[in-house]
Amino acid sequence: MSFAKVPEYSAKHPKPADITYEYGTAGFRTIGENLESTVFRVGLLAALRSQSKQGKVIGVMITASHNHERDNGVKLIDPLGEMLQQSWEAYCSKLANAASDADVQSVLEEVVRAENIDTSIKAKVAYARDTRPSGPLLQGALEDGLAALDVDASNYGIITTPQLHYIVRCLNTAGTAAAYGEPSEGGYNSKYGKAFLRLVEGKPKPTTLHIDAANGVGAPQVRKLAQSIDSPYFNIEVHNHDTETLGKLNINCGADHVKSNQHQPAGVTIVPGGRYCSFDGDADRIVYYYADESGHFHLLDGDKISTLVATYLRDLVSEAGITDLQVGVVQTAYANGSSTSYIKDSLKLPTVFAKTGVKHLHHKAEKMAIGVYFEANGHGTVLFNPSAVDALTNADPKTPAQADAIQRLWALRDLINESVGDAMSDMLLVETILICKQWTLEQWDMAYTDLPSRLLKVIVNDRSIFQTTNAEQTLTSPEGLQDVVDAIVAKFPKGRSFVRPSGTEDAVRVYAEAATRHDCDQLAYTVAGAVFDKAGGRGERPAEFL
Ligand SMILES: CC(=O)N[C@H]1[C@@H](OP(=O)(O)O)O[C@H](CO)[C@@H](O)[C@@H]1O
Ligand SMILES: [Mg+2]
Repeated sequence: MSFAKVPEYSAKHPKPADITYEYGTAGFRTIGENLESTVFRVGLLAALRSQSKQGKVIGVMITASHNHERDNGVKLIDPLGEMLQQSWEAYCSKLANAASDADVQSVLEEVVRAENIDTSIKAKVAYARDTRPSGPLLQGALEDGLAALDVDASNYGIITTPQLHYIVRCLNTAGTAAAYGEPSEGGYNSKYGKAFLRLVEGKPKPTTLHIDAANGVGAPQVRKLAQSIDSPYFNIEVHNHDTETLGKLNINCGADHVKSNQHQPAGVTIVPGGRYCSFDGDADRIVYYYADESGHFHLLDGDKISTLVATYLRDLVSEAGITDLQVGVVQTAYANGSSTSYIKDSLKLPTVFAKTGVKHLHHKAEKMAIGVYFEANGHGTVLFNPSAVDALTNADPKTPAQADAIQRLWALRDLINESVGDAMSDMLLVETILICKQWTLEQWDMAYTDLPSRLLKVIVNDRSIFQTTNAEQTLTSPEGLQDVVDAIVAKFPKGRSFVRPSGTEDAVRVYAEAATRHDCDQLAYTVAGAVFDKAGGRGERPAEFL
């Protein structure tokens, strides 16, 4: 491969002089039209990443998930469908910020040297995008990047983020013992649909599941999944499915909106007894919810999903008679305190905290035999470590019940998208457990009661001055601010609050929980006010409850 064509193509996608890009929690993310040069350059880097992996297929997804429709983003997917190895993030940022076309070329050369890349290897990239209006422009820029380096590129069209992760893993494992499935949309639907039916067939059928698809790519895709499953066990009604009309994506709907506001989305009428869930804009997050008899809204978020799944897996492992197979749970500091206590004290399962962002949770879950990880916002999955696969392979069932439990564990593994958190696969997993237990959403919700919580954003002059430690729960900078937060928290029974800079938005996040709704709000706004006053707040001071 030569870089000869790079300057010519690069000149078509000049970098805006006044913007600095950073590969953050979920790749690059900003106003879509400002991302053209970045996406072009991500194409170049994807080629080098593929070569550094001896020609394995690398994924490139163009999406800004739950963010505003005018935003867009791009991220790289590593060969097994996992997020890009962290050490490469710095290359991404450096390349995105290279000022001139010549600088682009020198950063590429620097990466080749640093990683000792054999550039004669044919690079392979699989890419896709969501439904955003800036998608076609950015896809064009990506294709130029891939053409500049003669990459063997495949376009998978408009699909969900987890579908592309799945496809990348399938492509790279084809023909091996770890073959993951058919690398296509149809292969995805068939793999997960079949595993689901294997687990539920013969049980009583559930009522309709109402899905809020956030007017995003999850809408057409979940309909295709339902067509493929074609069974009363998966009887769905899709709401907020308008991907054509501008201005609707994620607006007053979707998993992020429902979780942040703790109320139902627009476009869905919820009635007691009904079953509801919301995807986010690229369908990698899911939350469930219902209304009780008196019409009150109740959210079943990522923590509730994680505890449901961990309990089910723990019980199956025990029914299978496998004694040395441990289920563990990974959470972030945003997990509701009640869920953490429940996992430790009632389920008696090990639990650890990771930093925000699924890549951090994923890595911690890999270290567990069966690692269940979810962010509170509904993004997560389950990983079966090779030791778990060995334990299942070598299991020696003594009774038909044990043999059945082992078969169910294998089927569950097929139902779960281990490459990344996936709204559709997670939905089938939750549906499976509810069908098997014959539980309503209200019964599922009874395991523990959430502490009231509140998540706020404070806009500051420079969020880079915020630095944290202790899985992001303690500020090390600005100096003295953590002491102020601690002093405020100490005044509230069961109070907990922490402050960290967002990795996806130009804001600082304040999380708080406490014994009552009133205390929780008071705590959140007092901490947010302190952040605003002591660390360069901009705009209006957060003061709702003061
Ligand atoms: C509190 C919160 O929900 N943070 C989200 C958000 O990250 P921030 O770094 O907080 O902006 O977006 C990430 C990407 O989608 C997601 O992984 C994470 O959980
Ligand atoms: Mg998402």
